[in-house]
Amino acid sequence: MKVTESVLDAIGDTPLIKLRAASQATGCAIYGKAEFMNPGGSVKDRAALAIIRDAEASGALKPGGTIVEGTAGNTGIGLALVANALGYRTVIVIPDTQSDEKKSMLRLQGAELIEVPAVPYSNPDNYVKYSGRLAEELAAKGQNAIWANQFDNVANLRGHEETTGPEIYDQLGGRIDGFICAAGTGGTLAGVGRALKARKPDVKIGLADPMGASLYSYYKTGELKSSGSSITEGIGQGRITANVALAPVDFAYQITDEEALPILFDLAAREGLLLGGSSAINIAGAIRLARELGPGKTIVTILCDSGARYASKLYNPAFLREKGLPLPAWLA
Ligand SMILES: Cc1ncc(COP(=O)(O)O)c(C=O)c1O
Repeated sequence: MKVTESVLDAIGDTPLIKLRAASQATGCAIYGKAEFMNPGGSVKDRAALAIIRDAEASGALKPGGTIVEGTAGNTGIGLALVANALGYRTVIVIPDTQSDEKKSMLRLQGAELIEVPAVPYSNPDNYVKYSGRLAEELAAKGQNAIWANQFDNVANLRGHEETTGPEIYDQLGGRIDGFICAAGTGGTLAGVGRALKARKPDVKIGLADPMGASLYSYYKTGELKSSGSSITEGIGQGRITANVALAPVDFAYQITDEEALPILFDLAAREGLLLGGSSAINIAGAIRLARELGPGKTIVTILCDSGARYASKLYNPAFLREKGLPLPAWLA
């Protein structure tokens, strides 16, 4: 194990874990990149670090400055972690539908938390637009404040293009046939997709889209249309963000919670992997891509964060019953 000078050097270099049941069911080798092992507990530590380093390099963020962001939680946790380590302040705007576990974590980290109603992007009070306005207001008052703007700031995808993607390629010695994940900002999908295609042009990149998101329809028909909903958090995009626009997508699949959740509960019970809901959509997508490409292939997806972050929702029988969703056998 490496010895590091700072927690920031502990971001990345995560293991690839073979997903046994998914691999056996498809005759492929399906691996999950264990991003829940990052210090802030999610894949978003990488984006947070990349965005802050980019803002420092451009001169936009000066010592002691404030980072403002609208986030479903994990990016905020990553930003607060990096900001605390480097002497910045964080102000996080979060939709009130996100899990209490993520909000508590942000408070523990000393981030200033502003909870807003979960309204669509078209509404001016949407958390993303709210955070952009707030950053502008603080800057207008002469405060040294920047907007991280993870959705349309391509420093996000560059972070994955420079770290996550090359790590996956090197860990497998180039023996990779497909990569798939869901999109929140699209940073992971675009960054990893670009890094892999640059190293191996025939690698196939897939999008796993939850219900309620519009990207599946976009890749299939060119139109942004959505139907249904999902209890997953941090994923499900309704517009072409600057990061999504650069994603080299070959295949797109629409995944329901009913399809994904049993896979998640089975992984917890039989493979010791307690994961969050976006990982479930990703793994269901990896199984679809494996079936598309045929047996003998190697497919990678992202294990974005831990189930511990959703004990009150995804692993709460009362919540699942209320939503009419399948329960894990050991909680039924
Ligand atoms: C739990 C979780 N999974 C997946 C994602 C999506 O990652 P990206 O923003 O790189 O598309 C996020 C983003 O916030 C997240 O919080």
